[in-house]
Amino acid sequence: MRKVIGVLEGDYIGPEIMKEALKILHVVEKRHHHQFEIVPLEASGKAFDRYGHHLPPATLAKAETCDALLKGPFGGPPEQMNDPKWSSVEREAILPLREHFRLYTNLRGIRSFESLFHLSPVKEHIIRDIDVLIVRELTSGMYYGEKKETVSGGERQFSDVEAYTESEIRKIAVKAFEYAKKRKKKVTLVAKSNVLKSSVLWREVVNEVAGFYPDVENDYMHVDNAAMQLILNPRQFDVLLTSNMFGDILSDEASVLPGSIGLIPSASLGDSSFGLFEPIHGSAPNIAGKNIANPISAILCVALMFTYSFGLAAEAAHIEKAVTTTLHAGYRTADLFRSGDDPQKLLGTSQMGDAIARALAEQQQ
Ligand SMILES: NC(=O)C1=CN([C@@H]2O[C@H](COP(=O)(O)OP(=O)(O)OC[C@H]3O[C@@H](n4cnc5c(N)ncnc54)[C@H](O)[C@@H]3O)[C@@H](O)[C@H]2O)C=CC1
Ligand SMILES: CC(C)CC(=O)C(=O)O
Ligand SMILES: [Mg+2]
Repeated sequence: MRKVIGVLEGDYIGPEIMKEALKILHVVEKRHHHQFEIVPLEASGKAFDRYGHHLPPATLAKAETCDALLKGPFGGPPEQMNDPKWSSVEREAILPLREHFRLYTNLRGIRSFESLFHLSPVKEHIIRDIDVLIVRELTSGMYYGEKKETVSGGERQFSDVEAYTESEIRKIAVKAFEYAKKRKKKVTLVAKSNVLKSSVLWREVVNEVAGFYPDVENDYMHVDNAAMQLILNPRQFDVLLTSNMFGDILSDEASVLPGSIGLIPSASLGDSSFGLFEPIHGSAPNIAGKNIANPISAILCVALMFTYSFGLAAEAAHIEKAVTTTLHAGYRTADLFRSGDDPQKLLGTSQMGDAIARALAEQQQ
């Protein structure tokens, strides 16, 4: 198979983890005789330094020629919110990129790894065998809603509007029910319909859509309760359907169940096979440049790209198995390392990439 893959390496730990994702991509390419053409795409911090623009038009034009995009996290240290290089990268690069390609479905799967049960802050009997798929609406809601800055009585008021249309909700609800149909057949809509009008619309439209899926259980939970239930009893969930912001928040929360946010990839999809694949976490400036970031989130993005954009299920399964085998053998990056673990098996970012590449190469054909 021949595919063109646009790579946006991202900021801070972005280049470090993306290098490992490409390492794994090339192992698969060689082993299965595929041809993956890599197109580097300039965006975010480095593009701002060079062009004064976080997402130059030339980057979007090149991205349009690709079959899929692999993206590292964009953004700077949260405390540098007044530096023009970092103050608007999310609004000028991440959100427009998702919107440009109409990637309204964001999939964030949370599964636990048996060899990491002990490092979750949540007890093993609670996290054993969790398999939650967060289906997050990605191109509307408060992140894209009207923003206003007004002054009244000498006091500033800033606002962000949470607005959804019926068709936006219907499209993502259909996706959630379709995924649930192939899984444990349960969709839990998470919203706040006891307070928010937009959530009332979510409930009404999701109930309509559910009528077309009699075999799928249609459940509802207020978001505050869902945040608690995710920790108390995550196994009750199959597909969690959420608005843009609630899915963003709940997925970071859910990442503590398997043990680290550095393990979780995501797929952003529209109505075609084109997709954007990026870790759920940010650019982690606090650990950048030290070769200690966990590259597994980025490596598993390659597996998601194979599954959702290229239809290469076997290749995806090989990558997932190589990650599991490597963790099972005791290898750890710093975020997964606890006292009592074998210090000989504490690996840097690139060494973890090497270990997974080795496990992949050693798998029986
Ligand atoms: N899709 C994207 O490009 C996203 C970008 N961001 C941006 O990233 C920047 C930093 O955001 P933060 O709020 O600090 O969140 P963050 O996700 O970058 O970091 C949160 C914590 O998780 C740790 N962490 C994250 N990824 C890790 C990995 N692979 N291995 C080990 N530890 C890891 C960090 O060290 C930190 O302690 C901000 O500018 C934010 O806007 C945040 C989320 C998504
Ligand atoms: C940085 C934001 C635009 C979104 C975010 O945190 C995410 O998609 O995980
Ligand atoms: Mg987030």
